Amino acid sequence: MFTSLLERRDQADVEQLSDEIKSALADHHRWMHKVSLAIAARRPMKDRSFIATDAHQYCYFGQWLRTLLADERFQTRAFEKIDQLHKELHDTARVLLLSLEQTQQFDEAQYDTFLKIQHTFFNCVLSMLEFSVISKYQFDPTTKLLNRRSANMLLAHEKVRLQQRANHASCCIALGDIDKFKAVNDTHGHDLGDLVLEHVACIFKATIRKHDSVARFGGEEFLFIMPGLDLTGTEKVIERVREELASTPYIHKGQALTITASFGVTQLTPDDDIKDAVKRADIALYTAKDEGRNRTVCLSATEAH
Ligand SMILES: Nc1nc2c(ncn2[C@@H]2O[C@H](COP(=O)(O)OP(=O)(O)OP(=O)(O)O)[C@@H](O)[C@H]2O)c(=O)[nH]1
Repeated sequence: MFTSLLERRDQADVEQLSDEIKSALADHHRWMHKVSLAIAARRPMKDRSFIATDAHQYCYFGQWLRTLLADERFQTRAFEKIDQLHKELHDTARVLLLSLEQTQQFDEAQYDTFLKIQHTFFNCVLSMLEFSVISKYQFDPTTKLLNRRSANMLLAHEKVRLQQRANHASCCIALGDIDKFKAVNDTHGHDLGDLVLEHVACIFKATIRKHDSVARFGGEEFLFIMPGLDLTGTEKVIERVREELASTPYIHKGQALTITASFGVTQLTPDDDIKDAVKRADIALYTAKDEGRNRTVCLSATEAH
């Protein structure tokens, strides 16, 4: 049900998500415990919030889920399904508890439905937990961008899409590398170097289009994946990224540090070995470095052959 954050190609702050899921689930287990005891003992619930029409909104899990769903990064079908199951679970519990209270009758079929919903709900929350744990390993901790492994997965995914759509699809990639980054580290220290990496990542992410992705591919190297764009279109976007970086200095102790980067652009073709496409982008990047840095060089798949 949950695949990964890669689908949205966005860095989500999932660091706390697993802990939050565990405490919300523990709270729901306590709720389940009380409901089960009341049913087994055939006695009315003292806490009337259990049988309120909107009981699902009163419980801790429901309140937590509502906060989560207010964040658009989590407005996916999978999270909405949990919301729906959670409501069904409370609604079924309410019917059971009310029927016990009013008629002292135990409805076995209704109880069976309740247990089934509880089972599905629990499994979905477990998937959400698994998703949150996996998601932690998709991002680079310094820049919060997708990491190299995620970038390779995305490339493989784009290649399959290209193969499926035959003539109508295109996808380009670009490798970007910060210019003279060693000098930044040597002059200002490694910690400042890390802050510059964050600054660069932030500008890259803010400047690309919604459907593009950028990953930290290596030390001071970044990979852009631009589905639906040809070489000329990609060059335009990357030039915008390059100019934005060059014109947005990093401010350190009141001093403006101008950071630039060089870029190599190429297409990803359906027949490409992904490593070959990245290598082509790397060749273009090193041409950009040779030609004086702070520039973009394109190398098409046909030119490279
Ligand atoms: N602060 C910091 N530095 C890093 C990190 N990863 C790689 N580097 C540094 O990035 C620098 C890369 O230097 P070089 O490969 O010589 O390239 P450059 O100085 O950027 O020069 P050009 O690429 O030729 O413009 C090295 O000093 C690495 O130590 C990191 O995570 N944090």
